Amino acid sequence: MSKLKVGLIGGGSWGTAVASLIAKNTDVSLWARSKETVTEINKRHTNKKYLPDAVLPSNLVAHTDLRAVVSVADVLVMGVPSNSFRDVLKQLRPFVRPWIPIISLTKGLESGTDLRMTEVIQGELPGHPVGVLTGPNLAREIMAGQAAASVIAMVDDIIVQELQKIFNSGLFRVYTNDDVIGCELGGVLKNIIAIAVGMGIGLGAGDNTRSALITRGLAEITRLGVAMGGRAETFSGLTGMGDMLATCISAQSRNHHVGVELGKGRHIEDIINDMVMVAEGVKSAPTVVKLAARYGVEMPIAHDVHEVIAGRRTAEQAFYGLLKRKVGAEIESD
Ligand SMILES: NC(=O)C1=CN([C@@H]2O[C@H](COP(=O)(O)OP(=O)(O)OC[C@H]3O[C@@H](n4cnc5c(N)ncnc54)[C@H](OP(=O)(O)O)[C@@H]3O)[C@@H](O)[C@H]2O)C=CC1
Ligand SMILES: O=C(CO)COP(=O)(O)O
Repeated sequence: MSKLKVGLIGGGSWGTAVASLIAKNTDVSLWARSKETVTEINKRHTNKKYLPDAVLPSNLVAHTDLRAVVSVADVLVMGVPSNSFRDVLKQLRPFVRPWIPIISLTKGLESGTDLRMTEVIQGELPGHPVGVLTGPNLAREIMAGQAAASVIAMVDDIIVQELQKIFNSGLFRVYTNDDVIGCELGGVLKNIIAIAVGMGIGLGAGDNTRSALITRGLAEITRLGVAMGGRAETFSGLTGMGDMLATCISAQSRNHHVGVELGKGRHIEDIINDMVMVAEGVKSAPTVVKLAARYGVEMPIAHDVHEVIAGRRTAEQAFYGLLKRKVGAEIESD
């Protein structure tokens, strides 16, 4: 057992799943804003709203009091969605101990500033080592005891090895990577491609089409990721291609689900209103299109997903529009 005390911020599906994984290795306290969630975790060891079939470890303790979790934490893990990330950081900032590492689980960008979550952390809590835990990790599957692999990405190679030990356990294999930008962007950008693949499925497209979208999608997210400072090889790894595959093929993925429903012709507001959980790709699509323009990178799939979400095109129009694009060389030369 590690001696580090971990504070996990966020009681949704992934925050609860990661807290359950950490509980195998060390002390972890989870903060959730909902009193019902906290009571249910502590008394019944379940979180039915987000993980209906899971039994949580009995040593996982939850609180509604942010100070109680943050003020004793040696490591903070942030598991709230991107649209509340900065707000929650501001709330917890007065209680954070100096220099402790802060790890993001969040796969979104801040709208307005276009920042990655590790950049938001660095802005609100300068001086703290930051990192991300990311990879092909569908929460419900992990809670069902299925094996999975993930990546902890940090610049500091000593701290990352200590933190690897608190996340890694028998069936959850955690690798390290020092390419924070590439790993973080892989987790964000694949969501939009998963919406596109879902749209294809909703429209009745076949497996060849799905494969083409995933592969061309990987090419375009790699182009943007590299332009923003990530390494190309990171996008061929767990946090790039790995997460793309899980999210694009799994019916458990919320982004994939949004795409399927858009493909069936439903309106984005109706789809989101029917969902309990977050689909980060919907919120980050406009930011990604903006970043693609800023960095001069072509992202036709992301562009069309954004058009459909914004209600300017139907999924069918977008899909057939992609097929009419001029075909060029598969691999671009520099
Ligand atoms: N689920 C998964 O399989 C994976 C998710 N992720 C990423 O993890 C992040 C979190 O997603 P996930 O756990 O799935 O989301 P969920 O939709 O399952 O849960 C969201 C959680 O965030 C809480 N929350 C929302 N707004 C606030 C706020 N303003 N203050 C405090 N708490 C808030 C919700 O609380 P309340 O219940 O009170 O509304 C809820 O506990 C996302 O960026 C997602 O992309 C990454 C890997 C896997
Ligand atoms: O990031 C995920 C799997 O790695 C979860 O994807 P969704 O948010 O689409 O469910």
